[in-house]
Amino acid sequence: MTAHATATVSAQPLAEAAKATRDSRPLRLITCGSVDDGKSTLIGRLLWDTKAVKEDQAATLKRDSSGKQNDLGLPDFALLLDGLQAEREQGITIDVAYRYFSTDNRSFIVADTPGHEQYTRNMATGASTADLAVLLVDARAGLLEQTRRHATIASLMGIRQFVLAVNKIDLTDYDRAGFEHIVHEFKELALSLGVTQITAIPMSALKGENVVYDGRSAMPWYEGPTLVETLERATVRSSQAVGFRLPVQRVSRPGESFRGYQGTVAGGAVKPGDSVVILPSGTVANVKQIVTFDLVRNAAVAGDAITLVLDRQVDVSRGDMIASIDSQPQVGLAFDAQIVALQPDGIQPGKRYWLKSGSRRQRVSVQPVSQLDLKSSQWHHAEQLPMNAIGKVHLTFDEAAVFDAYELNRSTGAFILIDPDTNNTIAGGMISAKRADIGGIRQSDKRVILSLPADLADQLMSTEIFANRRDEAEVRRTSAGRAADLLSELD
Ligand SMILES: Nc1nc2c(ncn2[C@@H]2O[C@H](COP(=O)(O)OP(=O)(O)OP(=O)(O)O)[C@@H](O)[C@H]2O)c(=O)[nH]1
Repeated sequence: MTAHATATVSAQPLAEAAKATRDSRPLRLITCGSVDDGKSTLIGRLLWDTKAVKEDQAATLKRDSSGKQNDLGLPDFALLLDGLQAEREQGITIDVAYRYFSTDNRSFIVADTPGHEQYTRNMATGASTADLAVLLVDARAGLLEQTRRHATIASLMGIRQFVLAVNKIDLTDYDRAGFEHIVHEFKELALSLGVTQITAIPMSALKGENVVYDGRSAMPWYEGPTLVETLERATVRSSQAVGFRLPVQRVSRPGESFRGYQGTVAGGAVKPGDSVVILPSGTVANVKQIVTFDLVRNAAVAGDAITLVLDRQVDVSRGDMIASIDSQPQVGLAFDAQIVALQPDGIQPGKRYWLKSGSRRQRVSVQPVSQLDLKSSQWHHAEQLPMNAIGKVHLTFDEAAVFDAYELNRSTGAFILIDPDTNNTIAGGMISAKRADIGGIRQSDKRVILSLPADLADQLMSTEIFANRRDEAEVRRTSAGRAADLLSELD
């Protein structure tokens, strides 16, 4: 070993290490709303007032907007995003543009997605990584269908913090009653979506009131925070809610004596000595060493790219998940999920696709169950899902799949579906729950086929229940399934 390889990073207590990682991460937000509500102007204003705009861009802005002054004689902040517009017009390769800005207290990444209905999928993409959604509403128009659609998608993608930005308040003469009416309407919608963390702010993006600087002189009746104050206080979604997760990207075997499992920690934290389970096989081991680049580490947390060395020889392959033993993800053959259809063909019922989640890729059949009607926020029965539709589906796998619910871990709970014929990504999805009612059971003619891990299969075959029902059931040894569910089905 080299001197480097033996160096040990000074041990921070695990909780502190995790906190440090969380706090240093920027807040990710998405802006959404209907066309012309002022999204570009707001992002431009945020960049401008937090001095994220470089001098040369500022000069261009002043020059370009001088020809097309608005009646307030202010620069057209939306011009800052012109480059982005051009990229969008070229095609759909750039789906979401990310902008960066910071204050003394925090840094931010804002996902800017187009407002038109046909771009629902882009909005969903932006929302999938966001901690908070800023929903823009034109103070004169109130909540529109597109506003409702965006709020619904953002909540489906797991966003729990919303800022309701009632923009263009200057055009209503800073009318307090109008503002409160919109807030009331939005709270009703939010209630139906299960969203409770809402900050409503009357704002003029154009004049910069209640964005970075307060708008007290124009609206003395509003005593709440500005947009930036709200963003500074918002919480970053952490992937610490569940235990340690390491989707294995590569098995490293540089020499006879060393075998390490490489990947990026997708949740929780790990330290040497921790007990882990390798899924789907269920093999148990202890962590011997954590290595990053050329350092041996005392701990690793979500986001760290590591090589994990275990204390015994075990069978681990690319696509497996190494997880903490006391907080395990779900392993099963059937899951419920919500998906956003991304391609013109939509989702065909019963068609078999490739599902990719982290480094794992496996065969799945997808059965649409219902589709969200974005006008009414109701779910309706559906057997097909057209492009841009948001639907609930049943996923059925040939081999055991390993997931967390998206609500608990956005990385191990998310996936994409790939059409095996075209190799196109046809949907993005989120796992809602494992389907216990199917488990590893299939019906074939009159016989029930149970797919079980080898040890459980043997256990089941030696029981009395099975002896009495041998003609009705067949047991196959696989690495899948859960004994409790299956036994209760058979009982
Ligand atoms: N008076 C006033 N006008 C505003 C305000 N915010 C935006 N505008 C104007 O509203 C118009 C639309 O603003 P944009 O920022 O382009 O709206 P958008 O939502 O980004 O629109 P798309 O890019 O088409 O989705 C522009 O003429 C802006 O100058 C505001 O707070 N007050």
